[in-house]
Amino acid sequence: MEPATPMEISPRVLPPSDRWSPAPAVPAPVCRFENFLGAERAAALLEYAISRGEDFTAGTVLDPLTGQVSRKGRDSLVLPVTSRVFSAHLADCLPLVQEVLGHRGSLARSLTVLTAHGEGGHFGMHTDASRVPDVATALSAVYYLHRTPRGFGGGQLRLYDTVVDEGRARPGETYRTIEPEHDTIVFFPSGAFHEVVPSTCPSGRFSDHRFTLTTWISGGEPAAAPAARRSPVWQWLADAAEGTRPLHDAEEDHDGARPVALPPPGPGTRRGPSRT
Ligand SMILES: O=C(O)CCC(=O)C(=O)O
Ligand SMILES: [Fe+2]
Repeated sequence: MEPATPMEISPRVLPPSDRWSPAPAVPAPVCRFENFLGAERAAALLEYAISRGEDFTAGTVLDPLTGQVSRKGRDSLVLPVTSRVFSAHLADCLPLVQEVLGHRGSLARSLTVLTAHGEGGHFGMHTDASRVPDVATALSAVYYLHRTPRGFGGGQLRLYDTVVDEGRARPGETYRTIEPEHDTIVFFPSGAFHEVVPSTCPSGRFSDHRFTLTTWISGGEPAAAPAARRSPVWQWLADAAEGTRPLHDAEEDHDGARPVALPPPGPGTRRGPSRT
């Protein structure tokens, strides 16, 4: 059969306009790994989280304007932790993650908490500006853990798009959904607006909660990644997140997490496909 000749769509059907809306909704860059720690380590970490059930406390949020710490918009349990092995594994993955996310600049330190979400657990739309010295250059990483079969419902992570409208960036209403699957991790810019939708936990047992090891990774100094070196998407995210930056420097993390230095990438460092 002869291929059809393309027909011009008449301007009577599709008239030109001088008022096109040039406001794209730009997805936040994200990098996801499956089997991040491997079955044995993931199972051990899950058992550890469950065994510390009594030590979790209610997670908090920080009001950027007043500096007030509260539980507004959040129902999560948190437990600050550190792990040299987890940090070293993160550090080995960062060169590849930075390539995928289009992140430039050095990353030097991280803060980590274990979290648990049960019946009604949620975390309203926010950026992670209160966790890092410079939200424009920091990365957030969320590693998920749960029992099999999964004892909770819901609890998806929504990563909101950024709308660029008349030269201004703002969080959009559209989003990508990340399923909190056991032994997976997602990395995304800390300035990206995100939300944990409500979870259910029919058994009510702590062991059936949705667990995470959540880490915020930042550069040594805000000046380490000057704005001029940022990719446009990172710049738009930074602009949209500006109003969420705390006005006052906090002495300590509002959930009690402590910064630790990231080790330099080791021999296990992952990189993208080589361009030879
Ligand atoms: O648990 C998640 O999926 C995300 C958690 C989060 O956004 C946070 O702790 O800041
Ligand atoms: Fe967050």
